[in-house]
This record gives sequence, structure tokens and C-alpha cells, in this order.
Amino acid sequence: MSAPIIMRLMASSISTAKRAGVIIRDVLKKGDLGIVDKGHNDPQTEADRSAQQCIIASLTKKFPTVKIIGEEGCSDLNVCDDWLVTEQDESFLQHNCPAEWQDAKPEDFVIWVDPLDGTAEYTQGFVEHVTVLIGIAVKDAAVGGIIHQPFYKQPDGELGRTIWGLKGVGTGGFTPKAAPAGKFIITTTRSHSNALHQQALNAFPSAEVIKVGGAGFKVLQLLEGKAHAYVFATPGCKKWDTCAPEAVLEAQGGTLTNINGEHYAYNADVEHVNKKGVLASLGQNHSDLVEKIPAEVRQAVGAK
Ligand SMILES: Nc1ncnc2c1ncn2[C@@H]1O[C@H](COP(=O)(O)O)[C@@H](O)[C@H]1OP(=O)(O)O
Ligand SMILES: [Mg+2]
Ligand SMILES: [Mg+2]
Ligand SMILES: [Mg+2]
Repeated sequence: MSAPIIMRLMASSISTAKRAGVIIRDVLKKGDLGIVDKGHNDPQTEADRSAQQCIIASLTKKFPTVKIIGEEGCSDLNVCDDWLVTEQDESFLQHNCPAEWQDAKPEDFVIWVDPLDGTAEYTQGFVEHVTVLIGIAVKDAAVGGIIHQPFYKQPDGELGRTIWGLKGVGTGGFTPKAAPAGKFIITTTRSHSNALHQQALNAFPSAEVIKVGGAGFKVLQLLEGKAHAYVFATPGCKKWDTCAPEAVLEAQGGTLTNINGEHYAYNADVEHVNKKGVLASLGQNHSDLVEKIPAEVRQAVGAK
């Protein structure tokens, strides 16, 4: 008997994210990024388009009745065999399926795909900030996620690593580390700041602030003890930016919410923009962090 669908979705997404990572590296190697501006500070490249095609075509072929939403809109499902991933990560399938999702049906799922998170940084040469994000939601909740880092250098020189998390199972693909005691480090945007966002950061006057690209990479910084909290007090990132990072972070015991401490919903009908920003933490009292940001600042985020 085949494994429950959530386990097969996770195992297939792990293999597919790795293939998308190869596409992203290949586009950069060829050198012509094919940049299109989708809006202010919102570039799209050949790598975003091709990686999304690979992911959506591969997952649709295997799971034709599961709803899949990708950042780059509708994708041509007719892809070359080379982009059609038929494998699934067999080692992931060794885990037991959490009882809660054992009987979940294809129509209960939404897959949120960000084929390349950190596009601005990709075009500017900060390639270590780039991740491929595949998030698995069951009804409203972000439950499973893959964060693949195509340009991560393994100790043996191999490029790329794949981090996964599934609530009720845990995480894999990295070594969790607690952030240093005795100081407070915030990771935040380097390309989408504004005055209101700065006001939220000002609520933590003694914090060290690291500015990096991508929602996936910032959550990796929490997981690897490089920061205590991720603060983004402005609309701009979308459900495909936060679904996978939220699931991985929460499978590791952290929390990812809007700036008011409320979880976003990830069903197929939600508004794509995360209007009330992002606040994520690991090893902290999350509601204390919410309370530190003045209520008037929190109210103003996404108000207009
Ligand atoms: N104003 C915005 N317009 C478009 N995308 C945004 C915006 N703000 C954030 N994002 C998305 O959220 C990610 C995290 O934001 P930041 O790096 O600024 O913290 C970005 O890499 C980008 O995803 P993507 O690169 O996939 O388009
Ligand atoms: Mg984008
Ligand atoms: Mg993104
Ligand atoms: Mg993207």
C-alpha cells in the first residue's frame, strides 16, 4: 500500500525542489537572467519561470487533483522530460505519518510554490540568500515545507542542501542551533524596507540587525541560531513566501505569524499578500515580541 498522500507530497516536493535548484544554478551559469520587472522592487527571471514550470508540472503530474498555487502564475505543463521529476525522496518515506493527516484527502491540500525566493538578491549576486520554497497546507494550516538552498556549499564542496519540516514529525537536512544568549539579533529585509517597518525595528533599540534577502533564508537564520527573531512590518511578502518557512519553523518549535501574533490562513481562497507583515521567532516568548512593537505601529501595517 502506498504511503498517505501528505508523506508522498513531502517526498516528491523534496526531490522536485532539488531539481528546481539545478535549474536556478544553470540559468546563472549561462549568464542571461532574462529579467522582467513585475512591479517596484519585484523582479522575475528566467530561473523563476523555469523552476516554477518544473515544480508545477512535476507535482501536477503526480497529484492531478491537488490545488497548486505558484508565485509566477499559470505554468505550461508541457515540459521536457529533463524537468519532469518522477522520483520521490525515499528516505523521507521512512518516517511515520502523523495520525492527524493520515486520512487527509487531495482536496484538503494546497501547495504554495515560490520557485525562487530572493529574486532581487539572485540578480545582485547574493546567491546564498536564494531558496526554493514548497509549502504544504492542509485546510488553513501550514503543515509541511521544503526550503532548498541551491547555492549552499556543503563541506565536501557539493552545492545545495534541502531542509524539510513536517508538523508531528520534525525537521531534517540541517543541524538546529540555538541563537546566542545575552544578546538579541533580528533578521530583516534588505530590499523592501520603509518608514513604518523601521519604526517596528526601533521597538528593539538594543538589537543587532542583520539585513538579508528572502523569507526562506531569514527563517533558516532562526533555525541555525544566527538570529532570534524575523521582523517584517510591511505588506509585500505573500503566502508562497511564508507557507514553507512557517511549517519548517513550527515543526522545530518556533512560531511564524503576522505582526499581531496571528497565524495566516493558507486555504486556496485567501488573499495572496500577507498584509499584516511577518513576525517569526524561535526559542522566544513570541507574544512578548508582539507586545514590544507599539500597537499604533502594528495597526498601521497594511492599514491602507
Ligand atoms: N514589496 C514586495 N514585492 C514583491 N515581493 C516581495 C515584496 N516584499 C517581499 N517580497 C517577497 O518576499 C521575500 C522576502 O522579502 P525580503 O527579502 O524583502 O524580506 C522577497 O524575496 C520577495 O519574494 P521573491 O524574491 O520570491 O519575489
Ligand atoms: Mg518574486
Ligand atoms: Mg518569495
Ligand atoms: Mg519568488
